[in-house]
Amino acid sequence: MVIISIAQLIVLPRDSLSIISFAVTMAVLIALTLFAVIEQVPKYFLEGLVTASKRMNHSLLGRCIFASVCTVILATGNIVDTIGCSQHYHVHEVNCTTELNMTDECLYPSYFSHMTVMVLIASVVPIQPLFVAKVILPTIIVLVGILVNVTFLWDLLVREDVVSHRHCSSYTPAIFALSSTMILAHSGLILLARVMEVGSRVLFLWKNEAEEQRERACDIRRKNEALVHNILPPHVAVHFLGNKKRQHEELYSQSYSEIGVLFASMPNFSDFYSEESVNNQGLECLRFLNEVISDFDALLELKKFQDIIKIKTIGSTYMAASGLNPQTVTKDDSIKSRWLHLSLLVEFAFEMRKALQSINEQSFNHFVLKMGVNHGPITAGVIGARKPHYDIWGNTVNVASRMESTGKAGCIQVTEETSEILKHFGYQFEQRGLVAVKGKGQLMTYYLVSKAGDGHQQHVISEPSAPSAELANIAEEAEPSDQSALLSDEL
Ligand SMILES: Nc1ncnc2c1ncn2[C@@H]1O[C@H](COP(=O)(O)OP(=O)(O)OP(=O)(O)O)[C@@H](O)[C@H]1O
Repeated sequence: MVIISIAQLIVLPRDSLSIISFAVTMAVLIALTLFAVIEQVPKYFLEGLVTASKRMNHSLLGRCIFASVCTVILATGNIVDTIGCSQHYHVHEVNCTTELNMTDECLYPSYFSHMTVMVLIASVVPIQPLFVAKVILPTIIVLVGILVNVTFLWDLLVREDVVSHRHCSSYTPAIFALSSTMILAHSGLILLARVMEVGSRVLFLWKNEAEEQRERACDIRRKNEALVHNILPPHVAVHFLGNKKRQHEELYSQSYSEIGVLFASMPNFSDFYSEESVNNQGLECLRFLNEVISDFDALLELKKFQDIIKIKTIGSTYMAASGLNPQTVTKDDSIKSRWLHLSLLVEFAFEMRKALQSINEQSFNHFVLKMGVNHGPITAGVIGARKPHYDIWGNTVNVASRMESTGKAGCIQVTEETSEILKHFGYQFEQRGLVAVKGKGQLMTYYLVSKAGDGHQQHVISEPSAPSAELANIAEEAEPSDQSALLSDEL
């Protein structure tokens, strides 16, 4: 706009038509440019204008119309200036000796053809308009330019020829030279527009493909993260996903001093499981077990059980632990806050029993849970490069497992130390007696009976107990060392 303004000031006659044409063209172009950029500074403009600007900038047709209107305004301004300029020249005889009369206005009529070429460039360069618009509009501009030259500027161009080629040697008349310039510029620019359009289409396709690939990669990453979060506890998953410098074979392990461990099994499930055609070669039994375990898993989704972590299932045995999340370690040293997670683990055990009870009611089964809980130090770690598995090890885990295996169907068996801690939370126990635990000798154990102050007392032992045949099975399943303890207890 600045260049056009300077050129107009130097070349054009300063009459009212030129000034009005210049002012109107400039005002409209400035208004259109402003309209196009309103979207970038929305707070200074009316909402309707901002919306219209957005709509235009984001639609191909809108951008095409915008660029075409700008081109038409520039071309029209140029034609008006050309006609206005031609009015200032009074035809008189010109020959090789004609001197340039500086009082004449419109001394450089070829300027308008050069200006037409500038308008052509302006109409072709923007990437946005459609190729068709880039061809049709410039063609019309060139045809009109040639027509105006022939109709209004013929004499003026002849005079310019004579004045600039004083010796009258052979030369190409300006009218032809300028028309050829316009046609050649037009052809070259159309070729350039075509190349640019093909380039921008290829770029667009590449951009789309890159975007699709990026989305696919994000999707795969999201799925991988969800998988890792499903396989590993949240704090371990964060460690693996966040630690990019981690060596592939680096072992993750963590020692804990105060952890609760729960084993819960369905002792009569092995009787129920059979591979016969009536239950689709055992598939129905597995479907049932899957339903039970999924219901137990669903309990862990509850907010109050968010610090309980499922370790694994071993057959029909469900293994869980509490106090593993380092973020929930409390600074309060009281027993109640240190072992809150252990009481939640017991709450979880009760909820598991309720869940199984409700499945029993729906499926007319009589499954019961045999559970064991223990607390103490453990070591946790992730084992394996493929199918990595988070597990916990230590004496605490072994004893918790023994509490379950030597326990009674429908009961939660705990060690004496665990019962001492849980008493702080209002749980009441019934002494079971000494139980022989491999590697530990005779351990005094307790059955959890109820929780004091609970609206509905949870009488653990009064839950549906296993039939005597089941107890015999359980006794058979237990290790020899456990069997003596179990049978003496039953007697
Ligand atoms: N991380 C664990 N996951 C599952 N079960 C475990 C885990 N750690 C220990 N156990 C179980 O605890 C029980 C007691 O383990 P312990 O090391 O005392 O004896 P063991 O000699 O390994 O057992 P067994 O006599 O049954 O072979 C075992 O039955 C074992 O399966």
